Parts: sequence; structure tokens; C-alpha cells
Amino acid sequence: MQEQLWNIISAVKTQAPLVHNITNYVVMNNTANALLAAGASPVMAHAHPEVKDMVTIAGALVVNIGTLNEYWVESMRLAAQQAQTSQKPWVLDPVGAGATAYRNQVLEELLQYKPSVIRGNASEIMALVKTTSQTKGVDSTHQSQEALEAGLDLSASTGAVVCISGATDLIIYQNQYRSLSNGHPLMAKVTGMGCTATALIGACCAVYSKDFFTATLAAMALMGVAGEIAAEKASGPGTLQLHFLDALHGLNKEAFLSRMQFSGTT
Ligand SMILES: Nc1ncnc2c1ncn2[C@@H]1O[C@H](COP(=O)(O)OP(=O)(O)O)[C@@H](O)[C@H]1O
Ligand SMILES: Cc1ncsc1CCOP(=O)(O)O
Ligand SMILES: [Mg+2]
Repeated sequence: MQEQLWNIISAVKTQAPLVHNITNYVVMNNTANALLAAGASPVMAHAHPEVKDMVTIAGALVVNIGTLNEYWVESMRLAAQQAQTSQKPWVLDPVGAGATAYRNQVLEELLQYKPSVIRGNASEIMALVKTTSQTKGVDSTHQSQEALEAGLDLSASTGAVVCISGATDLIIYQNQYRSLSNGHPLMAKVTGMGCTATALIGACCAVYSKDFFTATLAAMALMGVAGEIAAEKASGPGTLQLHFLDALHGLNKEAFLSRMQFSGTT
């Protein structure tokens, strides 16, 4: 299994898939740099006249609702619809789900286009399932284990792979799940780390579209191992961000296989 995950990470480097992102203003630059460092080719595009064409030529679509407005929501609808029609992998990041009624309403609509993968933190995944649940904003107030039941429900109701990130990452598909315990607490002190995880899931799904569960595991293992290596060199969030890009870029098979820690399936 670990070898298979490394093969997916390597395929991102050799194939350099085009990953189309409709993401938020906060993280566009981090996300594009992380995709490049991992070997993928990012493009950010949200203009209505071009989104469908961009989805058509991309290997995967990533939709992130971090900084919404009506124009962007329509971009997301057009892109998600095109991804569904053309059976292109697409990944949804429900940033801030449960914080406002508007976010919940937009998410309900986007879920109709059947994302391949949904990646959020524990509070967001819980809010997606129980829409009356109020969240604080974009950061989680729950541990990923607390959202496991919601994640299982969400995967069953949407047919998507669900990833709940946090100190432990849970990757769920229907009634099976695996946990990854790599990473470092400093990662939560850099904005856009979750968004980066979602974008890397897009890159892995683009090169491994036959199995989104395994592709998501690969992306989250890459995040965790790179985050851990970066944290060993960093003196705080600022340098973590720099070292994280370098770790994504320089990661080799030996370091990946020796550090990766995953467990569990039911
Ligand atoms: N306490 C932690 N220990 C280890 N890794 C963490 C921790 N918190 C977050 N991460 C990692 O940081 C990345 C972003 O996750 P998270 O902070 O849950 O997303 P978000 O930014 O969307 O809230 C994931 O790869 C996750 O594994
Ligand atoms: C702070 C903030 N506000 C709207 S989007 C955003 C970025 C959230 O990024 P992440 O969920 O990856 O930390
Ligand atoms: Mg997030």
C-alpha cells in the first residue's frame, strides 16, 4: 500500500497534471506554489466564459468556497456541472461550512454536482451533515475523530470520498476508512494548509482517477510527511511555509516510506 501511495505521488511529478482551481483570495498563491512544488501544473480560472473549457482540458477541478460572492458561485456551478458531465475528478473544500447560512446554501447546491472527494476539517464536515450546526469560521473547534460518524454519513449520502483533516487525518469511503497520523501542529498556524491539502488531492486524483480513495490517501500522506519534515527545520509559521514547499519539492521515496504512518480500516 505505501509503495502504491508513493507511485501516485511520483506520477504527479512525472505527469504534471493540470489542476484547475476556483479557490479563495487568501490562498491562491500558496496553493499554486504547493501544486508546482509537488510537480503538478496549477491554473486559477473563474471567468464564466472560460470555466467550462478549462475544466475540459484539466486533469481535475478543485472548488474551494473560502471567499464567496455571487459571481464566483456561478463560476463554481458552471465548473462543477462540467466536471460532472465530463466525468472529470473534482474536489470540494467546504471552507467555513456552518459559519453562515449563505455558505450552507451554496454547499447544498454544489453537492448536487457529485464531487469525487470532499476535504474539510472536523467542524466543517460535521456542519455539512447537520446543517443546523454553527461553526466558528474557517478553523476547526473539533478533533477529526469527533466527525467520523458525520464523515461516514456524508460519504454514504454523496458517494464521495470524504477526508477529515486534523492532527489525525481520516480518509473515508462508504464504510471503510483509514487514519494518517503524520503532520505537525504548526501546520494549523499557516493559513491555507487545508486548502493546499485539497488541491493536492486534486492533483493525485488527476493521475489516479480509477481510485479516489487511494489518491486521497496519497495526497494526505504527502501533506503530512512534508509538513513534518518542514516543522523539523522551521522556527515558526513563517519558515514552516517556506520549508513546506521545499519538502514537497525534494521529498524522496525513502523519506516518505520511513515516515508515513497510517492505520485502520473497517
Ligand atoms: N495538530 C496537527 N498535527 C498534525 N497535523 C496537523 C495538525 N493540524 C493540522 N494538521 C495538518 O494540516 C493540514 C491542514 O489541516 P487542517 O488544519 O485540518 O485544515 P484546515 O486548514 O482546512 O482547517 C492537514 O494536512 C493536516 O493533517
Ligand atoms: C482565512 C480564510 N478566510 C476565508 S478563506 C481562508 C483561508 C482558509 O484556509 P485553510 O482552511 O486552508 O486554513
Ligand atoms: Mg480549510
